[in-house]
Amino acid sequence: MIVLQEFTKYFHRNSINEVLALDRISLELRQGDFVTVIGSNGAGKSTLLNGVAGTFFPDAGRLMLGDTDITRWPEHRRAGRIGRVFQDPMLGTCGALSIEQNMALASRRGKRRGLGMGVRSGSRDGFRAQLQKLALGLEHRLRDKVGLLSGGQRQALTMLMATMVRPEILLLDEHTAALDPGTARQILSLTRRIVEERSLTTLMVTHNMNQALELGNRLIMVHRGRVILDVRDEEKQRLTVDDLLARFYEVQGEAFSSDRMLLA
Ligand SMILES: Nc1ncnc2c1ncn2[C@@H]1O[C@H](COP(=O)(O)OP(=O)(O)OP(=O)(O)O)[C@@H](O)[C@H]1O
Repeated sequence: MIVLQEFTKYFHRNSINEVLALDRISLELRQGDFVTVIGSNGAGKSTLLNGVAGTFFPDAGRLMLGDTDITRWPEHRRAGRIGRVFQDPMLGTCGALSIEQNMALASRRGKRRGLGMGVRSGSRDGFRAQLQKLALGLEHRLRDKVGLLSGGQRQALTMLMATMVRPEILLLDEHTAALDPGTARQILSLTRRIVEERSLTTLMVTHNMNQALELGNRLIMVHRGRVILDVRDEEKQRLTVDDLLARFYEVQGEAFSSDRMLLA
């Protein structure tokens, strides 16, 4: 279980450029919750994921992972417990290393010892078996440099690597947005399979409302650093893209009128 309590983040605090990116967010993710996160540009979605990953410490509030308060844990200390996939396929893997070296590093994520990139022959069979499940032929290319792979292949490998050490939470930040539609669909079905098979607690940011409705058991909408919609299970299944668009327009209208009031 992961719990955010009144989690708050400002950028450029006490300056003319101050932004309240997360405004006292309280959110409780149950074990196995697969939450899709939507919201307009600048709503605070990536900041939410960065806050959980530990890219920064919040200005106020707490973050609990199970029974542990990790609010002040630096990013590297959380790494063994959190998996992350970014929009850019280049970010999750090292292009200069081979597929098996990347996987060896991922399999040791969060462990203190043995950070070398040597690959034990025993591990190699396991890597091959995992790659086979991707059905991309990568199991025959263990020694190829990852830099030679396509964006989609690289993102599939990143998904695998982010979940090799079972993460207590998986963070997916628009991880299919840079891919062509066909490849994006493949990565999404891989995502669904990995998350469901292993019952991973997941936060997935997407701008694609169909994706947000199709995947996961729960959906949240973020607006101006706050969660303004939080639906799960049957209620989520009943939602349509039109419902979501209506909610978007409603809050944007509200934002617009409050801006006008401020400017008046
Ligand atoms: N490092 C930073 N320094 C200053 N301001 C930042 C920083 N990161 C984010 N912000 C601001 O915080 C707010 C939330 O940004 P965030 O990137 O979380 O939005 P988002 O919902 O992910 O948007 P998008 O869909 O456009 O990626 C925005 O106003 C943004 O400009």
